[in-house]
Amino acid sequence: MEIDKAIRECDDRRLQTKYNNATYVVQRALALYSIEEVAFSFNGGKDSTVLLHILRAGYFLHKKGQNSVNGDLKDFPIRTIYFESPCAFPEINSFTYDTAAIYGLQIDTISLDFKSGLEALLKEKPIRAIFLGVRIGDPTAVGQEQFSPSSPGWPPFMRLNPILDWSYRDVWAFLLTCKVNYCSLYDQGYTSIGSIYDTVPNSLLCISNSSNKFKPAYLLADGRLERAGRAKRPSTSTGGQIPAESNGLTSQDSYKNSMLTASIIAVGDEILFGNLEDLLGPYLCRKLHSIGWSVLQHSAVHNNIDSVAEEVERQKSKSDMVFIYGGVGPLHSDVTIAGIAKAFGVRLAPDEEFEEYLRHIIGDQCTGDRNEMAQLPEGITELWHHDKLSVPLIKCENVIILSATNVPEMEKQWDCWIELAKSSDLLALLEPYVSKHVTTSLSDVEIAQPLSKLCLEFPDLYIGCYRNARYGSLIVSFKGKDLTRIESAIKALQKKFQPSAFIETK
Ligand SMILES: Cc1cc2nc3c(=O)[nH]c(=O)nc-3n(C[C@H](O)[C@H](O)[C@H](O)COP(=O)(O)O)c2cc1C
Ligand SMILES: Nc1ncnc2c1ncn2[C@@H]1O[C@H](COP(=O)(O)OP(=O)(O)OP(=O)(O)O)[C@@H](O)[C@H]1O
Ligand SMILES: [Mg+2]
Repeated sequence: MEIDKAIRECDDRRLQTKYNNATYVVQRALALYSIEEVAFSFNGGKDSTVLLHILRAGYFLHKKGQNSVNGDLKDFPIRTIYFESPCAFPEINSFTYDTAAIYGLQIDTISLDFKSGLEALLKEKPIRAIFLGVRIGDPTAVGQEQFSPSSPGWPPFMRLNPILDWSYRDVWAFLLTCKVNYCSLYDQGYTSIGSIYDTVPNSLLCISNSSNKFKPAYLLADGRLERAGRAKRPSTSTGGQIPAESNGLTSQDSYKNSMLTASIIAVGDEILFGNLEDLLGPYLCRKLHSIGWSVLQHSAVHNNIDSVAEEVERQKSKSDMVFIYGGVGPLHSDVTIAGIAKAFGVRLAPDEEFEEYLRHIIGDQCTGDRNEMAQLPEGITELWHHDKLSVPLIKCENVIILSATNVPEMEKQWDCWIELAKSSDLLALLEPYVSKHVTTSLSDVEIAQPLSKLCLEFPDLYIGCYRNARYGSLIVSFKGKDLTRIESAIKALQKKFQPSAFIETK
């Protein structure tokens, strides 16, 4: 069997382990269910192409175990289902049918949506379990195991996910090692394929100086960004991300003057004990304002999973983006990542790419098979690599985890984050905030009412007051995105008093 041979003869130990595990799942499934009771959900995507060959190999090994085969298998007896859609790429459609013909797949084409199609199929056929090419990292993989019953509300069947633990790199290592055909779109920069309306080539593979030439999918360095070419479905929060322009939903310009909000969470008992002065929060506030974002809240919580989870849960739905720092590392008190996983209702799972980075840094100190620090929230995590950082930044949906412990480190992480976000069009940089400060000798009582009126006249500005000493002069601050509006507000205030009441404007 050519797949089994290609993997056994290659020198990629990791790929061999993944292959052995995946074909083992197939063999266990074929021992549990009869061949009529299983189906293979095939859609011509890269993951289902891997799965096709894993199933062919697993079936071969299953038969070999029963001593009923010793050579190549001509036909593939597992019923194959394809949900055909007019929104599919023609290349995907033709690859699916061509592949079916080459490998003798008995393909059932279903023209209904997934749920109704499965309901009809299960009524008609004795199917009890369906093989899927779902992988950790797919949004739909959250909470799934290799054997996972279908979700409540779906017809009852077992979802079989032999390649659940495969990374993007594993998929490409397999397809290239086995030299099997895959859909031509992957050679044109597509890295994950949905419908023609929500999928564009991955901009991270764009060849510089050319807006429509892309490198092949297997060259994507960070597999966590394989869905960067898939448009976000419109949701209540944008997550601060700009949907791909070509999807027609929106363009960067429409975001330009809109309001994006951030929250900042500091994790650390030491901050709350007053032993440690938190300089990172104010630094982030300044930086966020400089890109035109509004900071809704800056809070500090104890090093406790529930405290982190509660705060993250609150802030992630309130703000477009949440920045969290402190409590990241191997100590007993480093619970930030676990708290984030809890807030999203997902478990922590080993992340091999992250583990490699950590191994590089801590080397020999890393003992045992599994590095606890390499556990990241499952299915929601992206690693953002930058040449200047020894460890990638971690992004869990709209929560950015910063491992900086002082301002220079934070400065570096912020600069890298901005650079990465800008280059991948994942972050909206808005008009920066501008501000002016007016110093006055007026008392609080004198200025209170006119200022309240001014706030009503200029609802687009933040108008605040502070003083450097209880009995010193009062400073009125004006913050907004339009300098002329600020200047008008200052003039309007000055008109209400004698010119001598104002000491300085800057
Ligand atoms: C055979 C099959 C079984 C599925 N079973 C479930 C299920 O049990 N629960 C569920 O929420 N979605 C189920 N789905 C839907 C998928 O999770 C997912 O929405 C779909 O593959 C679209 O993925 P995409 O957004 O990455 O294109 C199933 C899909 C297929 C093809
Ligand atoms: N239209 C469909 N018909 C049959 N199965 C499908 C269909 N869409 C999705 N699936 C099943 O769900 C799995 C996961 O889909 P997903 O889009 O994440 O992966 P893929 O299409 O194989 O690869 P890619 O991530 O590159 O798009 C597929 O491997 C396949 O088993
Ligand atoms: Mg797909």
